[in-house]
Amino acid sequence: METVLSVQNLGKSFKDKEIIKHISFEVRKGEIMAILGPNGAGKSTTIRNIMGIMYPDAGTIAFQNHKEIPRHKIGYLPEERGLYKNVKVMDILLYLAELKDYPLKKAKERALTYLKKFDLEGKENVSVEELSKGMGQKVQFIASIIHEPELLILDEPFSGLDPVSQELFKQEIRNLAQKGTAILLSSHQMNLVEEMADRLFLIHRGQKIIYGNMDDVKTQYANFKCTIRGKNDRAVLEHLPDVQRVEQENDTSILYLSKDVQAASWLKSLPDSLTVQELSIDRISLHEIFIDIATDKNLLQEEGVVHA
Ligand SMILES: Nc1ncnc2c1ncn2[C@@H]1O[C@H](COP(=O)(O)OP(=O)(O)OP(=O)(O)O)[C@@H](O)[C@H]1O
Repeated sequence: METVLSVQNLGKSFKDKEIIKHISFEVRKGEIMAILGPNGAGKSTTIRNIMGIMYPDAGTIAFQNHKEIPRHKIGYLPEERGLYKNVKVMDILLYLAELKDYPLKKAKERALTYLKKFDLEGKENVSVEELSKGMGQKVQFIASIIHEPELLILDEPFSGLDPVSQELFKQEIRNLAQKGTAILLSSHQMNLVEEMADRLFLIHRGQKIIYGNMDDVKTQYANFKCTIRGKNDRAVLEHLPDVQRVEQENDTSILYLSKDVQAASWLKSLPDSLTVQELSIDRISLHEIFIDIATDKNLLQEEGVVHA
């Protein structure tokens, strides 16, 4: 698939502190690429460099067929929400479309279509300050796509949305990708990322930890875990074959198993002496992979990094 945005070896320091280093990834036409990482990992710094809001100390940011950052081809929903307060909804949408050199008539048609889609029909002459937080966020989302961008950057688009609005956003983001928009999505909602993203880039302390297809990442990192309810000695569990780590709370133990374990044969290897009231075996979720990294439990080793 065509590459729309290519980030190579990006580096940025504030004073003497290196905030991001050697960041390289691509965003391709029609895909949803997630950029993930704990608070302070460097996601927004990466995005701000792509947007030209700040300048990198090292590396390159290249857009397909453009020498400079083509602002009118990019849509951006920043993490900081806020539109001019004392302006009518339609006026702000048309003003922002005009800033991107987008034809006014088309912008108006698109604005009305999207307002309807996002349950804001009839709100075009309402002042922005009269909107609820979620409504304001919908208007800001519409503003980021009104000019049909080739690349759409969404920084925490789901935060503060009710489940119905979240669903609307999800559907629209998917629609846009299907129509060919390249989407860079930053979100802390791992379940949504797991559901929506084609590929992901996971950053921690300004550096790459994982970069690859969602399916490959899951195959490579989503090892099995076995949850046993029943009173058992931690040391006994830790010495069972292929157990990497044990977490215990009250009478429930979670055994994190090593990669490539065959679930059925591993279960057969359990000793009769174990106390088992209940037992389940599942793959760990992206959420748990993320927590492992963010809390430095370090199940992921550098040599295991997946490449796109
Ligand atoms: N203008 C700035 N001056 C100094 N330090 C900064 C500046 N902007 C960001 N930082 C630092 O850079 C690091 C990365 O911040 P960044 O906002 O990129 O993280 P993030 O991954 O987007 O986090 P979050 O999930 O909390 O939004 C943090 O340690 C932050 O304190």
